[in-house]
Amino acid sequence: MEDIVAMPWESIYTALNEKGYALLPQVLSADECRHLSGLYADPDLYRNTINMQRYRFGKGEYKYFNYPLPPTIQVLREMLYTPLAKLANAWMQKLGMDITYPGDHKALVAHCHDHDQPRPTPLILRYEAGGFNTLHQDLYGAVYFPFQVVFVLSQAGKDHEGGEFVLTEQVPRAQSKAEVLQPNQGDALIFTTNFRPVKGSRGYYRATMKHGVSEVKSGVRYSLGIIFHDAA
Ligand SMILES: O=C(O)CCC(=O)C(=O)O
Ligand SMILES: [Fe+2]
Repeated sequence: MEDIVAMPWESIYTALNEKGYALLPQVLSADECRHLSGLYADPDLYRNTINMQRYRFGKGEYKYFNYPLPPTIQVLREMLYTPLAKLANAWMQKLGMDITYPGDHKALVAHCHDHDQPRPTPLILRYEAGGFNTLHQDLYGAVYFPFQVVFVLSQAGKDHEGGEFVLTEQVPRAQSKAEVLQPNQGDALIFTTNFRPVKGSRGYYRATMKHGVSEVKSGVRYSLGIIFHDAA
């Protein structure tokens, strides 16, 4: 795993401010990605398995980890949180929202647990050919953190074709704009969970963002989602 603290956070903040997402190349090695996608088969690690078709979330399957999280995921969740909390607080301030996120992740988890959100949210997703993930937001209760991170654990063009990451942004009184991204294996894609602040003539307003995955055309695509708030 690359040193998260040493990442170019100022330019990451700029990307998040301007686009609502930032791509950090090569945070995990191919070996680390293979190890993590290999965890998919271990039934002891998960609290819940979701068949996406059953809920009409798309087509594919995902599993929510139980506590304790696998060490790599626990470390990534804690290390990515702290620099993002700084920007989260700046966003809440811009939007005039009375929310302050604590500087360390343990305190956010404690806050979630105090608000009846005790269940861990990191997950691994698996899509075969024909699989997809409909546009959605990962809000699991009143307490939410405005950023989340996804790692595509497979290599596009080799392990799978298609399966692009899709982000949409909807500003008030307009239709949605889409961005289509195809991260490489091991890249970290940071994006906003709910909305991002956009500067208007009378201060900042909220642009709602959703994400999903386009249809996987062949092969198998695994991804790891790191959501910082816990679930009800
Ligand atoms: O498979 C993906 O890239 C998207 C996963 C997802 O929706 C998430 O991590 O929240
Ligand atoms: Fe999601």
